Amino acid sequence: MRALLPTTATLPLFDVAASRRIEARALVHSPDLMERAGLAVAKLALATRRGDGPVWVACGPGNNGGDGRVAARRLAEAGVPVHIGNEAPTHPSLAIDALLGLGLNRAPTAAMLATFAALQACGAPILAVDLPSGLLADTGQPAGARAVRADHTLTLLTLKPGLFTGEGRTHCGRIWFDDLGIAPDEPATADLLGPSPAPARSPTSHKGSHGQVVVVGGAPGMQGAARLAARAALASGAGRVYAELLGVADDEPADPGRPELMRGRATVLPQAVGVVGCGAGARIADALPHLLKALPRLVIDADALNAIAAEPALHGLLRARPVGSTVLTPHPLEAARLLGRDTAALQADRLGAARELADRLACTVVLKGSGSVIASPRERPALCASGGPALATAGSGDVLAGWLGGLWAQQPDASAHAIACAGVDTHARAGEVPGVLRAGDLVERLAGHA
Ligand SMILES: NC(=O)C1=CN([C@@H]2O[C@H](COP(=O)(O)OP(=O)(O)OC[C@H]3O[C@@H](n4cnc5c(N)ncnc54)[C@H](O)[C@@H]3O)[C@@H](O)[C@H]2O)[C@@H](O)CC1
Repeated sequence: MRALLPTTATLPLFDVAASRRIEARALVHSPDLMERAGLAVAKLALATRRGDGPVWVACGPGNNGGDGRVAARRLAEAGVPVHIGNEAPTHPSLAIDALLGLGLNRAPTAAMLATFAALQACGAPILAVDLPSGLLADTGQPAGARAVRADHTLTLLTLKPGLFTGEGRTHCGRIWFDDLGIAPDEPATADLLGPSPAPARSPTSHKGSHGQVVVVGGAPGMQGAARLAARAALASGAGRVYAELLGVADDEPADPGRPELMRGRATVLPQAVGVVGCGAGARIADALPHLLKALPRLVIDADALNAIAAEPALHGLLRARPVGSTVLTPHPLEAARLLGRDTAALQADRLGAARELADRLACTVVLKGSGSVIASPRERPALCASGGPALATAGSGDVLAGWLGGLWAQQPDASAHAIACAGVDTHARAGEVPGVLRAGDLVERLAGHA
């Protein structure tokens, strides 16, 4: 058993169907899985209980409840007072949520919701078995009005996507993992990203070795977005970074605070990676047909995504681009517009929505938000569990777009999917700070990672 985050390597995720297949095969030669599960829960309970009061174990009707009962027995054997039932004992030292796990298949009943509320109000830390009750393992969304908000979640046998995206992170608390001694024997449903190395720099390299980026955006009043993207591309180590600023006279500097940045035009930089849309306003719609046809690698963000959502003719141009040459970086509202649905419906299945959008537009899609999803046609999707609320700040998306463009400029042979996986995770880790982070400071933190 181990605490999972921050990840130190890429890890496999398995959805409910895959977890059930792995479990069924494992049970043939290891029929004692529930004993192992209950023992792991009891051990973590001993480490996380607060005080000497009884451990309350709330058990549901299926095997999740079975794990809870085994844990209760093990705790009692260790001399710990234990209370099994749907109502809290007096002054519990820990509450174990063993109500619903992988078998959750409908909105919780009123009685179940009442037990959730009692768990939440009992005053003890909550340890969820496998996943917080009421949370769907595939999507990270509550199946009904509420799901348990745990302080710790010990997930068993496999890691499930819903722990890491959507509402998963808010409900799981600290995530622990015990594989019960079983190695997964089928391909993962998705990858949970680990850290990525910075692009290699040869001792004999020069600025021409590290590629070019052109940021197209910065309409009147919105130059900051394009400048943040350009600064992030520069911080990544890109050799030359140009800004095509739609709202700034040609003889003005690209960024008075960053003299390394140059003015430039995408039309005369045919080898540059285009980072398109940051603060671009509506005018980007006119430039997009040319950019989509001319630039070999594109990261498309913000207003350019909205322009594509509004103009179906641009979808055809996107689909006509070579495989692996385009990254879209929508936040949920932008992705919802691109798919023609509302944000709540999109958030209900982030992994599914990102895959659908990637297939529809033949692009790599980075669906931003808690547990960013990276999906590409014919690639296994990835989830990013790094990052935190400090990234919920104006400009952090512009920084991501520029950072991806800068990484790609230095690694022209890398696929859009590989660049997105590497860049999203590094950007998220750089944003792991307590409190508030300004996007400009995020760029400086990223420069430390490059
Ligand atoms: N079988 C084994 O040996 C192992 C089982 N494991 C545990 O088993 C769990 C899966 O067990 P199950 O498949 O029995 O599923 P669960 O125990 O998660 O739930 C299934 C039961 O809950 C009911 N239910 C579903 N949704 C409900 C709702 N909204 N309100 C009220 N009742 C609801 C179902 O009718 C069924 O009776 C895993 O999450 C894990 O905790 C793991 O420990 C691995 C080993």
